[in-house]
Amino acid sequence: MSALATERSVAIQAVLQASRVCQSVFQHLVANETLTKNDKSPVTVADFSAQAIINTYLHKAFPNDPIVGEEDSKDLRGDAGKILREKVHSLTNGVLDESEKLSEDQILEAIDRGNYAGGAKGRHWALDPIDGTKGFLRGGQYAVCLALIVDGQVQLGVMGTPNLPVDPAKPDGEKGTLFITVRGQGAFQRSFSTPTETKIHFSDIATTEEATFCESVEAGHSSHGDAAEIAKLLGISRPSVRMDSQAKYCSISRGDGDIYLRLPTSKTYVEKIWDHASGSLLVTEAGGKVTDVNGKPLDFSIGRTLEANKGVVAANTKIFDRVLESVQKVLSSKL
Ligand SMILES: Nc1ncnc2c1ncn2[C@@H]1O[C@H](COP(=O)(O)OS(=O)(=O)O)[C@@H](OP(=O)(O)O)[C@H]1O
Ligand SMILES: [Mg+2]
Ligand SMILES: [Mg+2]
Ligand SMILES: [Mg+2]
Repeated sequence: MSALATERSVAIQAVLQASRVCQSVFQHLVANETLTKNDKSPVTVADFSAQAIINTYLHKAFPNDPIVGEEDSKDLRGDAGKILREKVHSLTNGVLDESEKLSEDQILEAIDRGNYAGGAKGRHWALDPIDGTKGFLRGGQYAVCLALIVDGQVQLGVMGTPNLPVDPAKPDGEKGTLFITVRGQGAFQRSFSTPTETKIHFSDIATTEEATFCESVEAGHSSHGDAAEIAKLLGISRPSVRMDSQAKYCSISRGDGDIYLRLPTSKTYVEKIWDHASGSLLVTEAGGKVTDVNGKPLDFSIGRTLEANKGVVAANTKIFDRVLESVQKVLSSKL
């Protein structure tokens, strides 16, 4: 059996079920079901349901594995959280089999199992139950992202992208793509509906002039102005593909675009490990390269954040050095 085979299959089942609950919540979603966290990012019923489901699957299969999850159950507790709690409860159970159904208390407990501090020793999971909450709310791209980190290094990543076409050449065809990677074993995709996996890899362009940027929709998450200057230096004339979420890592890994930049928009924002763990391994296993804007490898060993890093640069290996050089030229001119 290949390394991490059990972890791989449990992660696939967990991410698929969580992706299904997201799709179900979207269908039932009414605008006033969203609430605002103090970081102003919208958190939905789907965030909580997806985290409850994945943490339950992980706990059942690997009871000793700690989890670094984005959400906690604070907003679901007490009288203030009653309405939201009931919605999470019914929607979560709506996708689980009869034998898997959870009580309200079990849901809260499962969500809070994501409170681990992370670190450099042993193994833990990193979970973003929905990445791209804004994309989710506008019916755009979002991703359910799960990674296994061992001794500070990402070893496995599974990402569910319910709104990403299975075949990029058929944008109106079947949607719902799962991306799977294990260190040293390559990068794969499959549809939600069929288990057959296909190997994916970066496009084989050799010059930056042929490249396409895959960019954030939110200018507040990555500077669009800096990206435009970098594109000019690289001789890129093709329009950027704009999409929310870690689906950007998935897209470049299968050659839909070539470069993903996360250019710091503030001096104080620190990236979270769950926003980059699975995506960064997918990129390297698909033949790409990832560092921060200073050319340093992303360091997942510190805790819940990427405190030692600033921004992200991900690209096809052949053009990576030129991309990084241009990123640094543009950013250093701003200092
Ligand atoms: N200021 C700032 N800078 C950089 N990143 C930030 C910032 N604020 C939030 N976040 C994180 O961005 C995650 C969503 O990233 P996206 O790439 O989907 O953003 S975008 O909507 O496409 O612009 C989003 O993840 P989710 O909360 O899981 O959606 C946040 O963790
Ligand atoms: Mg968030
Ligand atoms: Mg996120
Ligand atoms: Mg999230």
